Amino acid sequence: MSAFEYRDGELFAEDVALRQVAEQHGTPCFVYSRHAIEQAWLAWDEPLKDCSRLVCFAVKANSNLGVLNLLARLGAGFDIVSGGELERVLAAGGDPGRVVFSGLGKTAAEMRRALEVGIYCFNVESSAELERLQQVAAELGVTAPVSLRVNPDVDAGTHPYISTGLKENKFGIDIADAAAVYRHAASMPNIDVKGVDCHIGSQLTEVSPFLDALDRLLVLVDDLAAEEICIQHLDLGGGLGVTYDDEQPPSPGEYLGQVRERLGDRQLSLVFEPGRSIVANAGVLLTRVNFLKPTAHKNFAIVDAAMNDLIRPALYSAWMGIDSVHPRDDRPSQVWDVVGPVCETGDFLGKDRELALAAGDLLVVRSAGAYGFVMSSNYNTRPRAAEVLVAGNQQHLVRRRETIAELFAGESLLPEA
Ligand SMILES: Cc1ncc(COP(=O)(O)O)c(C=O)c1O
Ligand SMILES: N[C@@H](CCCC[NH3+])C(=O)O
Repeated sequence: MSAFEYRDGELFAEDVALRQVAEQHGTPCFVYSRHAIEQAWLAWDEPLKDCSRLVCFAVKANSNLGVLNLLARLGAGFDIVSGGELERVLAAGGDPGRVVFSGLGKTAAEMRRALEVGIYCFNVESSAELERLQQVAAELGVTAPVSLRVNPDVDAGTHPYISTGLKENKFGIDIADAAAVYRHAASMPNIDVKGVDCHIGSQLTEVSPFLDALDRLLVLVDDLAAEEICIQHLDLGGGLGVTYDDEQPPSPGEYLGQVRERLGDRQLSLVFEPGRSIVANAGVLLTRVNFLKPTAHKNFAIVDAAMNDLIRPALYSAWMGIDSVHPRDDRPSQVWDVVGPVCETGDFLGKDRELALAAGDLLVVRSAGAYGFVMSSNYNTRPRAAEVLVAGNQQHLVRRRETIAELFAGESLLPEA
C-alpha cells in the first residue's frame, strides 16, 4: 500500500481523506504518514540486521517531535547538527547514546551539553574543532568519542548547493591531511578516536560516488591501522536520493549491499545518517487554491502555501509533484504556474503544471516530508504551517499552526524618547 492514494476520486493519506485533514486543521498543512516512515526506516534497518550498526536519522530533514518520537520508538539513532536538534531528540525520547553530532561550527556550549548527556560520537570537521573539544572534555573531566569527517574530494553529481564532498566545499578535513590530524587526535588525553566519517552530498541517485568515497576512506583506515590507530566504525553519512519526478535512485538495500561487499573482512561497525530517504515521500504539503489568475501570457494558480512554507522550488529550482486532492474531469485541464502569495517572483511551488483547477480546490505538493517544514520561515510575517501525522484512520496534530501573536513574541518597541 502506498501512503498517499486516490480512493473514490479523492486523495487519502493512509485511511484519512486529505479533505478531512484540511477541514479539521486548515491549510497550508504538512501531512505525514506513519506507515510510510516505518517502511522507509525498515528499508534501511533490515539489510543491516546481521551487523553491528547504527542508523542515525538526520534530524535536519524533519525535526518534528512526533516524527522523531516515532523513529525513536523504532530504535533509530539520530544525526544532529546543533544543540537545538539535540534538545529535540531528547524531548522526543531519543537515546543520547545513539546520537552522532555532525556540523562544522559546534560551540563550546553545544559540545559541553553533548558530553554531559553522553552522545555516541562527535563528527569533527577541523583541527580547530578538535582542539576545542579536547579543552571542553578536559574541563568536564571526560573523554570525547570522535570520528573525523573526511572530505574525500568526490563529485556527488548533485545540485551544487547540496554537494559537500569536494575539496572546494567547506566540509570535512581534506583527506590528504586526515592521517596527520588522526595522529594528533590519538595523542590528546581527552579525545577517544572511534571512527571515520564522510558525507558527500544529498539527493545522490547513483551508488558510484558513495563507493568512490568509501574506497578512499578504506585506504585511510588501513593506513591508520598500520600505525596502530584503530578505527572501529565507519560513518558514510546520508545522501541517498529519492524519486521526486523520474529519478531512479538505488534502494537502501541495493546501496547497503554494495557498501558491505566493499568492506571485505574489516571489522568495522557501520553508521549511516539518512534523512531525505526516510521522510521525503512520507509527507505532502496540503494547500488550497485561493485565486485563479489567467493572463494573456501565463495562468497563475495562487495557493495559500508559499516559499516560506516550502523553499525547495525557489532555492534549488527543485521539481516537486503537484496533484489535485479531488481531481475533476468535468473541467478542462490547463497549464498553470502554482504560486504563493509572497512578494517574490521566485515564490512558486511548481511551473507549467497541467491541472483542472477551480478556486477553493485542494492540492498537494508531493515529497514534502524532507526539507519542508524544517526550512520554513516567517517571511512576509506568515505563520508557520501545521503538521499532522496520520496513522491508519487517526490524525495526530503534531504541531499546531503558529498564531500571529507568536510571530511578535520577544520583540519590543523602543523606549520612550
Ligand atoms: C552531515 C550530514 N549527514 C546527513 C545528512 C542527511 O542527508 P540526506 O537527507 O541527503 O540523507 C546531511 C545532509 O545532507 C548532512 O549534512
Ligand atoms: N535542503 C536540501 C538538502 C540539504 C542537505 C543538508 N546537508 C534539500 O532540500 O534538498
